[in-house]
Amino acid sequence: MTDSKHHIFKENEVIRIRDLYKSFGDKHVLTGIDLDLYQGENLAVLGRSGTGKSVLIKIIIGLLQQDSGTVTVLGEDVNSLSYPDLRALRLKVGFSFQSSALYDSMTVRENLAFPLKRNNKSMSRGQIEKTVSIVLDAIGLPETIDQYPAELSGGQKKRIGIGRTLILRPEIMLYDEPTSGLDPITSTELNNLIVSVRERFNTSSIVITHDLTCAKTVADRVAVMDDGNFIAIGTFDEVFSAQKGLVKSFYDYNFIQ
Ligand SMILES: Nc1ncnc2c1ncn2[C@@H]1O[C@H](COP(=O)(O)OP(=O)(O)OP(=O)(O)O)[C@@H](O)[C@H]1O
Repeated sequence: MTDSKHHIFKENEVIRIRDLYKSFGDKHVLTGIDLDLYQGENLAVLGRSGTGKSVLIKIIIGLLQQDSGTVTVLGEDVNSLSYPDLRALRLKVGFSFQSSALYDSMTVRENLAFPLKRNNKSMSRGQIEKTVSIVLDAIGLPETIDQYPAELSGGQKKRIGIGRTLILRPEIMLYDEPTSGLDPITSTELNNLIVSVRERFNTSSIVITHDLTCAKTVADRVAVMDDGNFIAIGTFDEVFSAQKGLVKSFYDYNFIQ
C-alpha cells in the first residue's frame, strides 16, 4: 500500500522493533516496545523527560544493547552485526543531535565537508565542494558557507547540524528535539525543513520532540511514550482527538505553555 501524498511504503519497514526490553539495574526503561517506521514516513515520538526516548534511539543505532527483543534496521538485525557492518549501517542512519554538535573552530564549509572526508576517502575535492553546496542549498543557507558557528543564530546552527547529517545521504534520519530552544517562527522554519528533507532526500524519519506543533507539522504518525512503552500510536488527530488520561495531559500541557 502506498500513501499517494507522501509515498509511504507501508509494506516496507525500514525500522522494525519487537518486544524490546531494556533495564538499568532495577530501573525498567523500555518494557516490551513494538514500533515500525515505514519507508518514506515521518514518525514523531513524544514523551515526557526520562521516558526512554534516547535509550530507544541509542538501541536503534547500536550504541546500547537491549536486554531482549529485536531491532531490525534496513533489514539488518542490529544486535547481531559485526562492528564493521554496524558502522556501515550507521552511515545509512543519520542522527541529528539536539545540540547541533558543530565544530566551533571550523567554518560551515569545513563542518559539512568533515563527514565526507572521514567516510568517503575516494571523493575528490571537487565532488566534496559540490556536495557541500547541494546540501547548503537544500537547507537554505548557502550564504553561511564561510562563517563560523559562533556567527550563526541558534536556528541556523540547527539547520547546519541537519545538513551535516544529510551530507552522507542517509536513508533514515533521527531528529532529536529539533525545535527545542527555538522561538515559534524559527521552529516553523525547522519544521518546514524536516518536511522538505523528506521530499528532497527520500528519507524516513523519527522525530523525537516535546513540541506538538512540530509533531503535527512534520509527522504522518505520532507515538506517545510513557513509562517505557507507547500509550498511543496513530495520526496526530487519531491520538489527540480521543484525549484521554496521559495523552490528554500531554496535549493540555503543550497548549498552555
Ligand atoms: N546509561 C545509563 N545508565 C543508567 N540509567 C540510564 C542510562 N541511560 C538512561 N538511563 C535512564 O533511563 C531513563 C530514560 O532515559 P532517556 O534518556 O531515554 O529519557 P528521555 O525520554 O530521552 O528523556 P529526555 O526527554 O529528557 O531526553 C532515565 O531514567 C535515565 O536515567
